[in-house]
Amino acid sequence: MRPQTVIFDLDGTLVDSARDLMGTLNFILAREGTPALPVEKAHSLLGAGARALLERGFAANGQAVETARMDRLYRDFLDHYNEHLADETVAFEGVEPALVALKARGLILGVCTNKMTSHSVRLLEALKLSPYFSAICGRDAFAWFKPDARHLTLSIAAAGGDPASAIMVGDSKTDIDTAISAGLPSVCVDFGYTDIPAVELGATRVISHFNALIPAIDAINAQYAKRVAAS
Ligand SMILES: O=C(O)COP(=O)(O)O
Ligand SMILES: [Mg+2]
Repeated sequence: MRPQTVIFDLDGTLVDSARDLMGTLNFILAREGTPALPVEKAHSLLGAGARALLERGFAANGQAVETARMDRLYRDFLDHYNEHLADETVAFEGVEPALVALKARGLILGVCTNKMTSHSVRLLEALKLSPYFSAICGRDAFAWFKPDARHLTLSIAAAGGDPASAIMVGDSKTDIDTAISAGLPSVCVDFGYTDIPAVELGATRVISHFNALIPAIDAINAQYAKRVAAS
């Protein structure tokens, strides 16, 4: 039996990246003569990747952007963000000790994010967290991305894990819907980027700090073991 795999979302789960993402959004908005948005807006704008962030950013200012212009703005967004992705972004409190403890238990860890893979790798390298992960799979890693379950199942496979016992850890409806459609249990952090309260997303467990992650995983394993035993 392969070791259990834990797959993490990135923005709003492992890292507090709202300032740098909103900073790049505001750089593009300002350049296009559109008002800036406060960083608090990140909760309703993030979670579906950079293109959705841009579209939602313009929509929040009552503007629809036609496809060709959006294609250009999206490229500019990615270029600008590439230079600023670790300016103010930090790991949430307790992330590294939790990763150390999970690795000490022999678990396989991976990342499944709607951020671009290159940005995700560079950010995790800048924060010195990349060595913990066997795979870092962004929106462009496969032909499908969250909430499509295949983004998650292919990330588990890329990490060398077994989907039968894997767990997803995320912060948004996108993550929990992905886990549900992959038939996997999930842990939702309640400090990420979502307008919908974490407890309403349908996750198996909700945590408010990374020091609660291992107890949550233990509880999920006990619950699932009971299910298996009862069937
Ligand atoms: O930043 C986003 O919009 C998505 O990124 P996430 O999938 O890591 O949350
Ligand atoms: Mg997220």
